[in-house]
Amino acid sequence: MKKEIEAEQAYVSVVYERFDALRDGSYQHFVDGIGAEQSPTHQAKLERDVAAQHHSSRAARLSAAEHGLVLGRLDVDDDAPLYIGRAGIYDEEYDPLLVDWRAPAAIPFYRATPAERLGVRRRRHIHLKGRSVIRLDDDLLALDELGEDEIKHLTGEAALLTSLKSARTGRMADIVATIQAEQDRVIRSGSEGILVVEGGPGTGKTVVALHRAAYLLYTHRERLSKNGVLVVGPNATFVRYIDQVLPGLGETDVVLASMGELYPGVATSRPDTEAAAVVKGDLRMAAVLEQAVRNNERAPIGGMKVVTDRDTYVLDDQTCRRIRDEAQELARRAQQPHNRMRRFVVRAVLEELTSQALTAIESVLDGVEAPDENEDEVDQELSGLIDRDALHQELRSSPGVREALDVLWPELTPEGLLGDLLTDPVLRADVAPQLSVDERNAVQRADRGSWTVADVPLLDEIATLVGELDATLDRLAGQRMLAEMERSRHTEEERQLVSDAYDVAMDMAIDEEVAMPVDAELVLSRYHDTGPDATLSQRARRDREWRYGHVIVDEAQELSPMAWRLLLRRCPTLSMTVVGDIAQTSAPDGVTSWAEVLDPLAAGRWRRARLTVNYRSTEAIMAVASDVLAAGGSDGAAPRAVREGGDLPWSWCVAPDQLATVLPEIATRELAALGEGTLAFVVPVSLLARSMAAIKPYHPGARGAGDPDMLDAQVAVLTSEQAKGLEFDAAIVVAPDEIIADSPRGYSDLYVALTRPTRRLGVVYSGELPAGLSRLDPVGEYRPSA
Ligand SMILES: Nc1ncnc2c1ncn2[C@@H]1O[C@H](COP(=O)(O)OP(=O)(O)OP(=O)(O)O)[C@@H](O)[C@H]1O
Repeated sequence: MKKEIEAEQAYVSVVYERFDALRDGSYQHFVDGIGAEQSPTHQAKLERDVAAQHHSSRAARLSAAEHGLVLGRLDVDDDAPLYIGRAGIYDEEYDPLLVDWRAPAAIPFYRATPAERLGVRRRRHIHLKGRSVIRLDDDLLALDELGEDEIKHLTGEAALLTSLKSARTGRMADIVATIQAEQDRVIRSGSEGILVVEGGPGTGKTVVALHRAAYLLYTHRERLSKNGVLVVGPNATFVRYIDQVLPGLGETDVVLASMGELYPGVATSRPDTEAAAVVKGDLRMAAVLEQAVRNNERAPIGGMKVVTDRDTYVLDDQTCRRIRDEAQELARRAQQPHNRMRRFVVRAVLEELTSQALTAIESVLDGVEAPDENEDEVDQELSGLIDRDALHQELRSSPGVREALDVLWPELTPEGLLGDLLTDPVLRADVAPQLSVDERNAVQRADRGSWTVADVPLLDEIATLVGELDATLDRLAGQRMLAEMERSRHTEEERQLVSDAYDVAMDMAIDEEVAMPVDAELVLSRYHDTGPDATLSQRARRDREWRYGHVIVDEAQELSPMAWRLLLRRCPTLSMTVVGDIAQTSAPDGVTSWAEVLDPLAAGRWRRARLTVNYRSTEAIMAVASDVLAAGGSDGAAPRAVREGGDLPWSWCVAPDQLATVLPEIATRELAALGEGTLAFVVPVSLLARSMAAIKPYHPGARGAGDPDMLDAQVAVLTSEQAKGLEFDAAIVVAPDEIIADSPRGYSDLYVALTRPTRRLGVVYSGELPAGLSRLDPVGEYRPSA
């Protein structure tokens, strides 16, 4: 083996040498690009910027691949061996030294098995430390050379098991070295339509979805690097948990966000009651919001008076109705949002008032007798008086006319309208007759101050119905933006460009009553095409109307129907990967059937794939989880664990008042048993504060879900909902009976809690153990020491 390692080392060294040369070359191109003399023409400048950008992203992608660059080697039947790596590397003659793991030629590295070996004789995993080869793991696939036992092997089993047994760091790592065949099929599945990836806990749904993003960006770079990929996770902690994976694979044209972050400019700091969240997520809210907007398109009964300095006019109810109906009909036909139609209403009202003013002037003129000698002069004066345009202008700037317009067709902001709806029960009764009184009451709040996660899809829905922000807000945003630019490091030329765009927008806003938001970075990025100041993900993140090339949704079983509508708006092409497990649904309005959610939204355009093997937990842990799944009445089975055996999961019965106080001692013992790794206490909501208070004095590094350092802590204290999607080396589930009792989907929450650990599982309870946990070992070693 020593000789083999030496031979592989020689190859790996050649690959690294070439890698260094390419990366340095790309970097140099980039430096040359930005350092080039200022070009006189815009075109040349644009080309230079694009080239510099290209070289800079290539250099960044190569740098990300440096660690563990070479993944392995394939020996095939009739050809030279093929080396697979994190990036494609060619020698000077353009012959491949290393094939990118995402290239079609790399497929057999992940899919070949002894039963279907795809021309592969041997697959070799090459383990590197720095740039040195430290170990080789071989799978011999040629059947005539293998025994029956080996034929059943998983792909790259030795490498896989080494990877699975390693202690967790608190951050998800990539799995390019050990992707399994069923996972590889999901990763490389075509980009069109919605792909639903189902699978039990620990089957790699999240990690596979992220590798799929990397694969799609590699395969469709041209298209996706313009629009980017959006990855949506259930909460900010989860997003932090996965945020290293794609940059680690060299992919940065990706926006990672939780649902609460998908409406730019709004932070979701407020909690919702369960009942409120259910109502807000209900599909009926789409019609309620639509009605709330229509409520602001008015034709007052009895018409209205418009008082100006010149005169008092009357818009009778027939005129008001005609203007409103025409505006609504036009909006429907031209698919225009509410605020866009204000200019139509402004024009119609001004036409009407101008006609009334002219009629009034003409009736005055009819009675005027001009003295003969001044006839011409007086005629001129009078014709000046009836200048239609001047009258128009005069009426437009009259406060009385503006007030009337604000009654007939006010400009709306999503925040204003939703604030009204949530704080005003009378308004709700008016626009939401389809909701029951209890449902309408459930969403009532006293103030408008802040927003909840369930408000985000509603704000977004309203934003679609009303269109851009009104001119006043734009003016403020524009001023803020200009001030910001003054402080930032933009060149004089760039500042001028944005300032010009801002002026044009303001002129249009004043002339046409059209709202025109100006985003400095957008203006500059159009100018530069790919400005170095704003990356694609920065620009996409702050643009509500950004349309992504592909959207990945994790823990998708938790999404409400209104949240689905928001996500589909972000990706009208429906190129999406949706990852979830219905057995883990805890949200009361979450998914219970994919068909029920997706058929109404994308009939015939979605398909399923299933992952069946658990890579996270040991066989012993999954046996307990399986029993609980059955006890909770689920017809599905828990996935089979790839890691055989494992420490016996234990239970410990304590007095009710000891449920929190025994935790510090358990933490000490579990950490000792782990040696290295992370520990989580998964507790019912009612015990969260008490558990943390009990543990902290003994383990000051312990952290809760709200703490940004939680993922790096050795001990975490969480609820089942907060733990969803995360994993730890050991998990202690506290008071399982309360976890079950806390929610209508309590057994799903317990299932989630039990499937978090990789190595060790314990349950602390008082009274009776709930059904499904009888397999646990009631161990004596956890008796209190005092
Ligand atoms: N092929 C693989 N090689 C190495 N590790 C893997 C492989 N597949 C999955 N894993 C590991 O298994 C663990 C579980 O993966 P992941 O979190 O993606 O599962 P999941 O299906 O999303 O789970 P959950 O439903 O509980 O959120 C992770 O640590 C992941 O890195």
